[in-house]
Amino acid sequence: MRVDIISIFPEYFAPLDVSLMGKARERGILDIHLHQLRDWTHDVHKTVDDTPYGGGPGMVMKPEVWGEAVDAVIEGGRAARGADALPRLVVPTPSGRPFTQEVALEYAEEPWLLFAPARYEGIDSRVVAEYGERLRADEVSIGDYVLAGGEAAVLVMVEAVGRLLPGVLGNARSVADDSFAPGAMANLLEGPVYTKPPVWRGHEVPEVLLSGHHGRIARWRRDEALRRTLDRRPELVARLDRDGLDKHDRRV
Ligand SMILES: COc1ccc2nc(C(=O)O)sc2c1
Repeated sequence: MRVDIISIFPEYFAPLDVSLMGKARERGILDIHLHQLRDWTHDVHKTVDDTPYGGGPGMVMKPEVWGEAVDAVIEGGRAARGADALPRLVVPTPSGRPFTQEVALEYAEEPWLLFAPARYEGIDSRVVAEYGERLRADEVSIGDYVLAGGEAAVLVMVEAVGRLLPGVLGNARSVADDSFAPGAMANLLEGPVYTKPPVWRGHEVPEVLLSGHHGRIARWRRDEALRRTLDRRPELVARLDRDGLDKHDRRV
């Protein structure tokens, strides 16, 4: 997967050089290209923003600069991926549709993502309109809070998507057992996890996990996932369709 990120703070993405994402890049599974938005300005101050039409607080990012940057990055990617290749454009914004595990799985199927994190009050809305005419352009939010800019959201999304790519996680089952993963764990939070020692400061590991009885362990884990979800995210349990709850679940 190719990932292009255009930002006025490309240094913000240094964390993508370490840990899982760093290894995925070294192994060629993830091909990340960072771009400084100000490289596409033409004034001495490298201006990327201006006052909002209609008045109001803050500044809006200029469409001309973003347009030149996105065009150039697409051309650059096409040199590597073919003359007709197009990325999926992802613009983080508090007003976007929720970024969920389902969206992460969808993005993990894309060969090329282009992230456009904004600062200030956001990017002139004509940019998404312009590119939405010829490629898939999404406005997404990672949560119901407002960040100082889209860069942190891009870091979150690149990690959530990157870890789903084949070969990135050592144990493929880890993805299947994720909270929110499709299948048996869909809409359920992961339950508690334990490792050695069996007793730590008087806290014992639940006996069932030491039993070696895989059926009982699987049942216990499901019960704990359901219990935790009911306690912390009751609205997710409502999403569990009738098939998602088995006869044992009703007693949790
Ligand atoms: C100005 O650009 C921003 C500002 C806040 C913000 N918050 C996001 C979120 O997903 O919560 S994306 C995003 C982009």
